[in-house]
Amino acid sequence: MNLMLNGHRGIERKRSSLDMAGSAFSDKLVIGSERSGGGMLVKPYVYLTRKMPPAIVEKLERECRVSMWEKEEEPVPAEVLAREIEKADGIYCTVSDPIPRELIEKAARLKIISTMAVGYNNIDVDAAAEKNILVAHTPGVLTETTADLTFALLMAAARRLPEGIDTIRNDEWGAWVPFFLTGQDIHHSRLGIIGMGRIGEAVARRGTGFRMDIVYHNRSRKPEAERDIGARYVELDELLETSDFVCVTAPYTKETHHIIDKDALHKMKESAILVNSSRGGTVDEDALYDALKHGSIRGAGLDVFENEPIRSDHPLLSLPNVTALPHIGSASEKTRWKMAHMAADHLLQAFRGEEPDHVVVKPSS
Ligand SMILES: NC(=O)C1=CN([C@@H]2O[C@H](COP(=O)(O)OP(=O)(O)OC[C@H]3O[C@@H](n4cnc5c(N)ncnc54)[C@H](OP(=O)(O)O)[C@@H]3O)[C@@H](O)[C@H]2O)C=CC1
Ligand SMILES: O=CC(=O)O
Repeated sequence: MNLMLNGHRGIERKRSSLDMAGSAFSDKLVIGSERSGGGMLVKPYVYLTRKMPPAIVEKLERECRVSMWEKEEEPVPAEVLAREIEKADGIYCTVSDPIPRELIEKAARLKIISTMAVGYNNIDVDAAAEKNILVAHTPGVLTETTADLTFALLMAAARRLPEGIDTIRNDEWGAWVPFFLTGQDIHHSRLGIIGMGRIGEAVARRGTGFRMDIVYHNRSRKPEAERDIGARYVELDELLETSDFVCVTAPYTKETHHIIDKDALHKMKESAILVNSSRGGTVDEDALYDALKHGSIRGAGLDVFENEPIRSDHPLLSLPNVTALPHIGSASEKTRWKMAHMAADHLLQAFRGEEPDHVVVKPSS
């Protein structure tokens, strides 16, 4: 770590070259190194909420002072993050770091929160905007990887892979039984996507390879998806009532909170499988437990949960028809590196006075 430079870099209000080009980012805070009282050039201070590999830390250290939460086995405690947010110019965080209004209000000089994720529901973006703090995220680079995992979950739940694996591990594989571990066909079935965005579309594209009939529900229609994938827009009720696989790939918002609730589950076919790779909060887990337990739907493939990490005594894990994963949608090595670099680049761009490539909230003044 570069701890040789002390003092703090400040904020300059000036027009950048981007402004000259008429960018929407004009007349925004431009952050750069400043001289301390002693005339020494002082770098911006960045706090990383996770232990990141040397390549990422070194990249940041070329232009910033960096410190990070070093304990890999536990997330940064809220009180540590609160202390750091008070003095940091930039925060590098992940999906599982809650950054609520109370924390953001403590920030004295914070200019950017850069999350190594596309979803940013853990960050109070309104509070950040009010304080002129940028929020940047990592869309696109994880789309195909997350779609792969979502489809893997769909297939595993449909064809009961966890039960098959357990059967062998538990030495329970006996005589060939005609209807042993029979699951649901994927090919030529109907896939209903709730949230036909980047990931939803990539999942749907995989479905076309299995000759699935694709329907989707968004707040607005996606003509490109309809044209390119042959997806058909339907109202939510029709999607729920007719799909063999209901796949949630919408972001977690006030509107999508428990979009899959008791009523929604009741509308689904008894043979249907729910796949959730968005955020746990989109599904009412108590209602899902009841629906799975009493056979009102057939199964569920879940990469995300309302309170992560879940423990082995979580009620859903007691059900054989649940395929559960520990939020690993984007977890391929290549993709995680791309996300890690992108999140670091966003910080550096902001400190150089450039607009970060993927900003969630642009400062209003
Ligand atoms: N499991 C994992 O590891 C990962 C999970 N994710 C999750 O996936 C989410 C989606 O990512 P991504 O595809 O890149 O995001 P996008 O913004 O590209 O897509 C989200 C889609 O959801 C739609 N949507 C928003 N609100 C609603 C609503 N109320 N009802 C129906 N549809 C809605 C949007 O369309 P419209 O505005 O027209 O409604 C949009 O098309 C992320 O927010 C994140 O939570 C992402 C990566 C990895
Ligand atoms: O859950 C992961 C994300 O990138 O969002």
